[in-house]
Amino acid sequence: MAKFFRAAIMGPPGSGKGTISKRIAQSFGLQYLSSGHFLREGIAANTEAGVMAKTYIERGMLVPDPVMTRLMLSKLEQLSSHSFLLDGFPRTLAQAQALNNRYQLDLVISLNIPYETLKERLSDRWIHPRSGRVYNMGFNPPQVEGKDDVTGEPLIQQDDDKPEALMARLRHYKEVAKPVIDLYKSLGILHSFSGTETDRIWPYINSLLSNKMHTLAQDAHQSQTP
Ligand SMILES: Nc1ncnc2c1ncn2[C@@H]1O[C@H](COP(=O)(O)OP(=O)(O)OP(=O)(O)O)[C@@H](O)[C@H]1O
Ligand SMILES: O=c1ccn([C@@H]2O[C@H](COP(=O)(O)OP(=O)(O)O)[C@@H](O)[C@H]2O)c(=O)[nH]1
Repeated sequence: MAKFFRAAIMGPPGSGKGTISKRIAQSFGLQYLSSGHFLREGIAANTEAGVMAKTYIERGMLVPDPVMTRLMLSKLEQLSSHSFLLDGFPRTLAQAQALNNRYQLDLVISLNIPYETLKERLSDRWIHPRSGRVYNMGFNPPQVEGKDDVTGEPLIQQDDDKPEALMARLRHYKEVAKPVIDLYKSLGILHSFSGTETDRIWPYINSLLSNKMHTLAQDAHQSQTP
C-alpha cells in the first residue's frame, strides 16, 4: 500500500510557516492544512466551530483543545489517502497527543527566527483577510500597494502583528510549544532550522523533504515487492 507523507510546521508568529508551507505544497504536492485558515473560514460561514472560535480569537486566546482537535481531525479524515502538511496545529501538547492517536507524523519542521527579524517582518505584514494571502512590503509586495493581487480588494494589517503585542505572543508561543517540541524530539522526527531569511533556509528544507519522500517511496516499493 502507498504510504502517505505526513508533516507539520511549527514556529513563532512571523517565522515564515505560511511562506515555507506554500513552497512545500507547490514543490512536493502535499495538501496544506492551516488551522487559522479553517477557523477564519468557519467564522465567515457561521459554523458552530466558527462561532465558538471567534469568541476566543477576539480575546487573543487559543481556541479550546477539544474544538480544535475535532475540527482538524475531521479535515484530516477527508484526506485519509493524501500526503499533508499541517500549519498551526497541533499547537498544544493535548492537541499533539490527540493527533498522534490517529495519525503518526513522519516529520516536524521547527523554525527558530531571531526576535528582531520577527518584529520587522510582522510590522510589514499585510493580509487579504478573505483568502489569507500574505504580503510583505519588502519581501513579497503586492503588485499595487495596499491591494490584493487576485481580487484587487484592500489589504489589512492585523492588530496583533504590531510590535507592542508581539512580545506577549512570542512568550505565549514558547510556553505552549515547548512540550510539543519535546514530544516530537523524543519521537525523533523534529528538524529545527534557524536563520533570518526563508530563502536561505528553504534549500535545506527542500533537500530534507526530497530525501524523506524518496526513502518513503523506496520503503513502500520494497514492501510491495514479493
Ligand atoms: N491549533 C490551535 N489551537 C488553538 N487555537 C488556534 C489554533 N490554531 C489557530 N488558533 C487560533 O486562531 C488564531 C489565528 O491563527 P493563525 O495560525 O492564523 O495565526 P496566529 O497564530 O495569529 O499567528 P501566525 O500565523 O502569525 O503564526 C490564533 O491566534 C488562535 O487564537
Ligand atoms: O524570509 C522571509 C519570510 C517571510 N517574510 C514575510 O514575513 C511575514 C511573516 O511570514 P509568514 O506569514 O509566512 O509567517 P507565519 O506567521 O505563517 O509563521 C510575511 O509578511 C512574509 O511575507 C519575509 O519578509 N521574509
